Amino acid sequence: MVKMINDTFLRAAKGEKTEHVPVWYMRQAGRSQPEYRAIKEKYTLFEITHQPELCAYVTKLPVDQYNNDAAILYKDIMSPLPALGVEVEIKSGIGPVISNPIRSVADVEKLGEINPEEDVPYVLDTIKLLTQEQLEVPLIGFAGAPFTLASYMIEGGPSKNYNKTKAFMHAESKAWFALMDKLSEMTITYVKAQIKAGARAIQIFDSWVGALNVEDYRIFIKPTMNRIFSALREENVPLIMFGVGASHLAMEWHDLPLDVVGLDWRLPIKEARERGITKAVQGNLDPALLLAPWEVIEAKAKEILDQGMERPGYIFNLGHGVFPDVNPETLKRLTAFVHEYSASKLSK
Ligand SMILES: Cc1c2[nH]c(c1CCC(=O)O)Cc1[nH]c(c(CCC(=O)O)c1C)Cc1[nH]c(c(CCC(=O)O)c1C)Cc1[nH]c(c(C)c1CCC(=O)O)C2
Repeated sequence: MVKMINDTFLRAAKGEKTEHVPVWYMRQAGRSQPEYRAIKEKYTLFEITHQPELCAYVTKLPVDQYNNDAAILYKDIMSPLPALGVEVEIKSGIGPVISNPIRSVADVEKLGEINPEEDVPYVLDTIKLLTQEQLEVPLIGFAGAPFTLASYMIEGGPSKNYNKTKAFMHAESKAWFALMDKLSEMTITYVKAQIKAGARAIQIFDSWVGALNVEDYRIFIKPTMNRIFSALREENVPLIMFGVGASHLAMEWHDLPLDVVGLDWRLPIKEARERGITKAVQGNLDPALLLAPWEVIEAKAKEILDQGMERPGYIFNLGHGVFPDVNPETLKRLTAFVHEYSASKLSK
């Protein structure tokens, strides 16, 4: 039995009318809350995610404190990679570092497969705990997209320009497509298990794919994304796409069998729709503005809401994740503002 009361987010994701604009924030869990910071003093990210009770608490905290319309599972896009034999460590102040990077076809062939029940039972247990007992809003499951995962696997860690990744993609295209095959298989299996456990929507983070031009996206990425979304579509849950600095790819995403186009702060929602986006949209307050005075935040949020609400199928979010130094009170106030302002406009 899946317990849930507030389905505003799910209806907006399907393009339906809602009484208020639903809101959640990328990286809402595990950033600025003092309760989370105290936990993080004791445990690493992976240690938290391996403890379902604790991980569920961290996931639910922002929903309780901010009154958001959806929860996103606390874990990383790197979480499924150890199952494939990728040796990943999250280094403080750096990010994910991989000690056995992909350099050849042979490295790709060595990658294993994921069996979610065996490899990441704690992820499924956390989802069950949240969705069967604790949450009154939908839980968003997620995965990193193959390009973004491959960028870490090839570079060996975070990168500015993705030079090695792009060179590998062009010079070793057979190995590249073999890697995309493995990562898309993994993504489909992993995401389906999250849905089976109770996730009610899925966001695919292709955070760094904006580094590619449109032609390369069409050749090297789009067929893989098409395969993933086509397979996930059978599950009948809303599918959301997101990437940073990827406005030039927005129409490519729109072509894919998905429900919601996530926008960062670079492209106004009005312009995205003028380009031909008719699907639901999610976004797109610049997360940096959360460090500005409230008057600045409110004015910008209003402007974004006015554009978003011009059509049904709109979800308020940031253009990327919450920064660690944002005051939780600001997020609480922003959620209340989005709810109140949108409810007053939509009831007219
Ligand atoms: C860049 C990076 C990654 N992973 C990590 C980094 C560097 C540090 C950082 O940014 O916090 C490591 C990481 N990831 C996460 C943590 C714990 C929380 C924290 O201290 O920030 C840590 C230390 C949670 C997470 N990491 C992620 C989530 C889920 C997404 C969400 O909550 O919206 C969480 C809880 C997802 C993630 N993880 C990564 C990407 C590209 C994404 C997609 C979203 C994005 O573009 O920011 C890779």
